[in-house]
Amino acid sequence: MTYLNVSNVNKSFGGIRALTDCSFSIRPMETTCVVGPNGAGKTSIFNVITGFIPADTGRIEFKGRDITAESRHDRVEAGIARTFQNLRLFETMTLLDNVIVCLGDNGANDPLSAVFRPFHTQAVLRRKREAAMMLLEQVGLAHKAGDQAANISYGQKKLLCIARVLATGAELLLLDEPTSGLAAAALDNMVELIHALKNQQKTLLIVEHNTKIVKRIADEVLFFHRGTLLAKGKPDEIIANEDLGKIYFGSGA
Ligand SMILES: Nc1ncnc2c1ncn2[C@@H]1O[C@H](COP(=O)(O)OP(=O)(O)OP(=O)(O)O)[C@@H](O)[C@H]1O
Repeated sequence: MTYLNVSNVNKSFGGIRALTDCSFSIRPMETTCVVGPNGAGKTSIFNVITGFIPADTGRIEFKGRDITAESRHDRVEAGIARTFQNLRLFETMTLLDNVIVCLGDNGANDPLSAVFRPFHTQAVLRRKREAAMMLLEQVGLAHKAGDQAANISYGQKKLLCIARVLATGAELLLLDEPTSGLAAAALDNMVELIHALKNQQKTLLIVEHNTKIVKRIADEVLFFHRGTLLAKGKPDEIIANEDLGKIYFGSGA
């Protein structure tokens, strides 16, 4: 059984073809990087896999289950979660609360439960706080748990996004440009975290622009251009390919 299988996906926005007949599969517990120039379709393929936009045609299967028509919520329940290029944090909430809202519900937020089963509700909330703290520790942000998200650095915000995606319990994580905009130290920190996630048997699909980072993290690379999957292979092969290099770095069509 294929882990994630994308078959013949097409997506247009009016006259713009964002994805043309895209087919690929990814293996479990590997890190697959999605690369390609601006407008290649990288975010669109993330959106289609996670249910943020419907494909016009084609099929997405996750662990043998056809999820093509499933809601975003059902896909998260199935084990697929994502981060966004523009982060989408709750800026006025604490880091802890940003993570807690991504944890499963267990009925603790139900007002009837709170009235009729207050001890149960308190116990669930305590467990959620503990779980969220563990995730913040994992990404190196436990010391900031009570700070407002608006008041942490950009690099820390990117780490918080990872804690939030982990809070969903998903096994397949789609990270949209986790290293972009990071200074050297924060970038190394993120690469270490990505390696740690792989060691925890997470499967990672990552949009990454920096070819040096791709070499450090990827088991496999998908190269997109103008909505088409142009090449798939090991990072060294893809990065050393002169034709792809010309497309990527601008001297080719
Ligand atoms: N919601 C939308 N409405 C209209 N066009 C869109 C929409 N989303 C994407 N597109 C178009 O589809 C194409 C692929 O866009 P996409 O964002 O997937 O590319 P990308 O590879 O992620 O680019 P970048 O590296 O710049 O983020 C582009 O031409 C883009 O303008």
